[in-house]
Amino acid sequence: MRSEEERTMSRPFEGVSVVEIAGWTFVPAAGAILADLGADVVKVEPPTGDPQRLLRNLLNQDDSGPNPFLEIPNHGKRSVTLDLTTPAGREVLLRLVADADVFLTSYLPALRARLGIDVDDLRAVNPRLVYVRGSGWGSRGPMVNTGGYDSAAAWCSSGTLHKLTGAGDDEPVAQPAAFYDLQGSNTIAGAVAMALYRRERTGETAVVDVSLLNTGMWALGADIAAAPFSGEVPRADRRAPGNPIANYYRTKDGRWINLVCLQADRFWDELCLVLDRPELVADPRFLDAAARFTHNRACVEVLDGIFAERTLDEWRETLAGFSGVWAPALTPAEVHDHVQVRENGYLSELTAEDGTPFRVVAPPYQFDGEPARARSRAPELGADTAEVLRGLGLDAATVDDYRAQGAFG
Ligand SMILES: CC(C)(COP(=O)(O)OP(=O)(O)OC[C@H]1O[C@@H](n2cnc3c(N)ncnc32)[C@H](O)[C@@H]1OP(=O)(O)O)[C@@H](O)C(=O)NCCC(=O)NCCSC(=O)C(=O)O
Repeated sequence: MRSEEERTMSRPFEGVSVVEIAGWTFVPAAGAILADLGADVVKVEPPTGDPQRLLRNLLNQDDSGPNPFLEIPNHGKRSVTLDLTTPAGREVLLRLVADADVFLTSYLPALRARLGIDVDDLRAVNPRLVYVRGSGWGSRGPMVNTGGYDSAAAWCSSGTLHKLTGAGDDEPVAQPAAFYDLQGSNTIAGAVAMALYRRERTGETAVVDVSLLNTGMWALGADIAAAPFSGEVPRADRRAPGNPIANYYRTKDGRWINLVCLQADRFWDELCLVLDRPELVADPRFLDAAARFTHNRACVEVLDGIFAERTLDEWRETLAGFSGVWAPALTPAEVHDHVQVRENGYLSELTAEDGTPFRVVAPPYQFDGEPARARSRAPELGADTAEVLRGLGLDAATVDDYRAQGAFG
């Protein structure tokens, strides 16, 4: 086991300095990934704070304890407040950016122009800056200044919601909180690594654009590519012709199990024996994958009956030695206790201000066998303003002067 110091040295973004002017989840969560992987991330917030700070009650939580919706995108950073509508605030920002490697923003072009934080404004003080813009709808076209949240720009506009809900009488499926924001943040983090790698090799820096629309489309890419050929596909019916052992079955206690035996002929006989239904092996309707495809409805109904006989815990025991792949549909709360989550360090432990321990998900990559760990909880609004300014070499008198000019709001 390596020492804490050696581990710190090996984090891939160690020594990389990031300035973030971004709100909500999508772009800030990219900053959190970079911080977990070693970067120094300074979050520049308006004096009123990132609006995400006010979002707590989705969980019906009161105002105490950790705020997971703030922590996921903001842990591990330092916070500085700057009023960028004042010349003094902008001047401090330019000092910050002059030393940075990467700039992350979720602000749209009109606002970036108004606040003077566009590519050219910042490149004027730092030509090597990697400039990353997150948007709802892309960096070109009539919607460049249209606001976008992940439900509208990614979940709905990528076809995902329609794919899950269909066009009938069903109500929309509830979208997991910030689902595509978090996918997109991961994309941004990867793009930052690519941009820095290019800069390192060639000296050329980059402007990186990542949109929520493209992020959602990438995730739904197989369906989107197939759509011109398959036409309007109704919501998946698990009884329609298909492979019955790549399907979902409900247990006696109302839980769902996913069987995913894609090479069906390899697993069918074994499954019948594990399920204690040897007579199914010789059933002429189910003899091979082709027969089961045709008789999928009958086969699903037989398996529905079998899975309904036992609880999930009983199925865990029964299927323990089965060589095909299967998994229960876990609740998000159960994910905390998954043995692989624990063993692989996929959750980072933090402590809220009131002492409550809580966990945030680690970025989905590990280097040299070490999980990336969150280093600190999300900063209080502006908590690090003085420290960051000292780091820029500003003396107390200069800081007071900036304060008097309204730089910090
Ligand atoms: C999210 C947005 C729709 C939010 O747009 P807006 O409502 O216009 O809010 P903004 O944050 O852009 O700006 C609000 C106001 O704050 C002011 N403002 C902001 N920062 C500063 C600073 N530092 N100093 C002074 N003033 C500031 C700004 O001038 C505006 O003033 P006034 O004009 O005077 O009010 C858009 O930023 C967007 O589409 N971004 C790209 C995609 C994205 O990141 N979407 C969120 C995904 S997260 C998500 O979906 C989720 O978490 O859920």
